[in-house]
Amino acid sequence: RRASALLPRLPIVTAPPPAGLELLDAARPSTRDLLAFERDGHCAMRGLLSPAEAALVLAELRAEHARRTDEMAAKLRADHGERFQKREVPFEQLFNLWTCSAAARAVVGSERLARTAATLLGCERVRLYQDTLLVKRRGHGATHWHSDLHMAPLDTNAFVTCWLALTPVPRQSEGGSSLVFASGSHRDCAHLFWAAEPTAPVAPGRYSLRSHAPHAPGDATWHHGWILHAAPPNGADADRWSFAVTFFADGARTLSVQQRERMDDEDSPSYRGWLAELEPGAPAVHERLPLVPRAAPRPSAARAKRPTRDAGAPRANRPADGALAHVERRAEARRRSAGRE
Ligand SMILES: O=C(O)CCC(=O)C(=O)O
Ligand SMILES: [Fe+2]
Repeated sequence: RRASALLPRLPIVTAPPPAGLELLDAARPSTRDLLAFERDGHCAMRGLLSPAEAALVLAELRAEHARRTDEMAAKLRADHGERFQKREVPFEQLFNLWTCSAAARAVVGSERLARTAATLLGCERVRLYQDTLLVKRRGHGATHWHSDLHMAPLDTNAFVTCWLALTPVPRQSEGGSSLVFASGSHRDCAHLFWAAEPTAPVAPGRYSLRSHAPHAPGDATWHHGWILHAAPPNGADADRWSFAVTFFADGARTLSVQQRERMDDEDSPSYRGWLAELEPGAPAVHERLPLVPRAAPRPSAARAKRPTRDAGAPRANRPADGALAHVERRAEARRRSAGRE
């Protein structure tokens, strides 16, 4: 269903964040974001990365992608045969670039993303589950309906993905291929419990289908691990580059061997390395599932004094600093527009 590519297991990079990608502040989801995430299973955060930050990430990931073109093509051909030539696949995909790219590592371990993930999940601390570079070329096919937790070997509900647009994504009516969410499906226990095929194409009328397009580079959507989502074929006149980063609340256990028989193993290239090194059912604790945000020296004494029990809580009273001014402005605009409704 989803194209995937195997990333060879390399030593994890330890380089500090490249200049311009420090991403030191959490994005502080508004009450409206928190409520939308809880009720609908998804929310949008425009400008989570500034245009300059998004451009830096895109340049680094393009370089990483170029280094792995042959490897990825071989995997796509193996999975999809001739359909690969005809661009009938959903996308080209690389997993866990954070292990080899300092830029990817800067993003996945950042306060900006990881602290926001903890806030959305309502937990103290998150671990990184995976990152994914998704290149949906012009003419690539649909991303079919699925829910991410069906493809993850973790026994948890606290699992969230930040999907970052790195290139502009037009509205669907203009051929754009943003994610489409079946609102509320993440807490549709009746569907999960009764449906013979819980990830089969969504029954008409059961959910309201929602996209947050158009997106500018740096815009993000966040979606819950159980939510059903898909994306239409890329009918726009440019390739769509996006970077998806997934977190889970620290404390989850891995699935037992019996439970794993019921999961979809399509994403196994992402997790089989660390999973093989843990006992089935053991806590999901591994160097490839690091606690994030990464420990970083605080740039000022004021930050150093921030009590740790506040970790994960929205910090509505923190002043904006220069690097984050655009996030502040957009958060303020969101709060104002929420107040008008
Ligand atoms: O980008 C896409 O088309 C699919 C991404 C996705 O399913 C995800 O990030 O969970
Ligand atoms: Fe997904």
